[in-house]
Amino acid sequence: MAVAELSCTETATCFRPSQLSLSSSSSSSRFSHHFRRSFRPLPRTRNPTISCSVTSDKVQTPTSVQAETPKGKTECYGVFCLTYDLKAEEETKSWKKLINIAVSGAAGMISNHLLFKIASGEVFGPDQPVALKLLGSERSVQALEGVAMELEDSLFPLLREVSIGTNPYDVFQDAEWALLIGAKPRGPGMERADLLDINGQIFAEQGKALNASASPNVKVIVVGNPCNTNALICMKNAPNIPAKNFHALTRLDENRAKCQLALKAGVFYDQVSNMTIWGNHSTTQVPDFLNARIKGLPVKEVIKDHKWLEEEFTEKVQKRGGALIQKWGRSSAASTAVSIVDAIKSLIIPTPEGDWFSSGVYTNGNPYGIAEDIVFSMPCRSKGDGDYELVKEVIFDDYLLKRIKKTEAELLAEKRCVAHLTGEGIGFCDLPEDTMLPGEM
Ligand SMILES: NC(=O)C1=CN([C@@H]2O[C@H](COP(=O)(O)OP(=O)(O)OC[C@H]3O[C@@H](n4cnc5c(N)ncnc54)[C@H](OP(=O)(O)O)[C@@H]3O)[C@@H](O)[C@H]2O)C=CC1
Ligand SMILES: O=C([O-])CC(=O)C(=O)O
Repeated sequence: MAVAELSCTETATCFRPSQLSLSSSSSSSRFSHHFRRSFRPLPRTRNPTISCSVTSDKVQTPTSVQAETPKGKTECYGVFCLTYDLKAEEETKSWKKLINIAVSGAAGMISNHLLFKIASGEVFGPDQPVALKLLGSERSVQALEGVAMELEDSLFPLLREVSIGTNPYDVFQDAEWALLIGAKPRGPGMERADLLDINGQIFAEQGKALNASASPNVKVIVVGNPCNTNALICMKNAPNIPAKNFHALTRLDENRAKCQLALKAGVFYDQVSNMTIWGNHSTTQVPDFLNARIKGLPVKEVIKDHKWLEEEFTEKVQKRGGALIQKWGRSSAASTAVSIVDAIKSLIIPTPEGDWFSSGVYTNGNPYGIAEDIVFSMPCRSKGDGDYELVKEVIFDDYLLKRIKKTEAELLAEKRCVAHLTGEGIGFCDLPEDTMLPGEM
């Protein structure tokens, strides 16, 4: 990559054309794509005036550089509001079409890890330009600006647009991925029914907004807890988006389960495959050691201590979130972000032959006899086209079925509790006593 020397005035953040160079393209077309960065909507008192000079014979200066005209609340800021028309007629063939990724709770801890992974190209690939659409609230609007500033300062070549906002109808416009992370944490003394209601309202509104504004085939990953029921609420409020496109994140649970099995078996964790988490992202979730494999063998053939599998292993995975909170003083953020990346990649990269991954998906004609019309974590496989199919070749025993029944009952109770948010009557909460998030202990 050519190195350009930059000199800038104080009021402008300089854009480095060298950041856009493509290793495979000729020097004449290196910077020849139209490139727009926008960062909305905080009003600024002054317009950025651009005064950057690029001194390198290897690097072309942009053919035109314009600051976006301020327009009310969508006035832009910093490097993301510049428009570069880099010899548009020579548009390079190497870049894929820009994709729009909306993230809620964007100023929260999980997002603080996730956004930088997405912007770096680690998630969607090194030739996939991305636009980040960050949803916050009045609480977080300053913090969101801070996030965007850090994104600016990271000089990610693939990050073409960053916009921030507090209205989901605006932020979700044309989103092809919606990563719904923001949710109120359960505070001391708060009933789970209250949490379901407060967060359910957030996800009902966001479902409506996705329905109205997002790309019709948007893929939605719900992270904010209680994520299964939030995903159900979101889906029910977005009737124009295929129900199959909604996921509740249980990939972190899958990763935790793989780690514990690897530890017990004394193998590296890439040797653990076919790991299903069944049910709810809660302490009733079922990490399935009956179908999982270690070095291609059934787990029970490798780990002979079946009592450990049924008791210690299962409980350790179910309560890993809480154990982590006790150490950290806050819930897992970095590993959650990693698991969101894994969840996305599982949908855009074909699943390795014979393997599968877990995701909380809508039970609409499932082959396992699980109650219909809930969001339940199940084993999935993808061709890498963003879609998935359920895995049929799984076996059940009494232990597994009994555990699945328990987590199913919990999800059915959560569903009754939020009937007012799914358009199915009046909510009635009869949640099982021990219903807890992984982080609650
Ligand atoms: N499924 C999974 O595997 C996991 C899920 N989680 C869940 O992910 C969610 C986000 O976690 P994390 O990023 O660590 O949390 P943070 O507390 O760091 O951020 C959460 C964000 O949620 C937003 N929010 C929305 N509504 C409210 C509200 N009423 N009160 C307070 N904040 C609100 C806030 O953003 P703003 O003000 O901008 O709206 C806040 O920035 C939580 O629900 C957590 O339980 C966590 C780990 C694993
Ligand atoms: O309970 C929480 O907020 C944290 C959580 O989901 C987890 O760590 O799995």
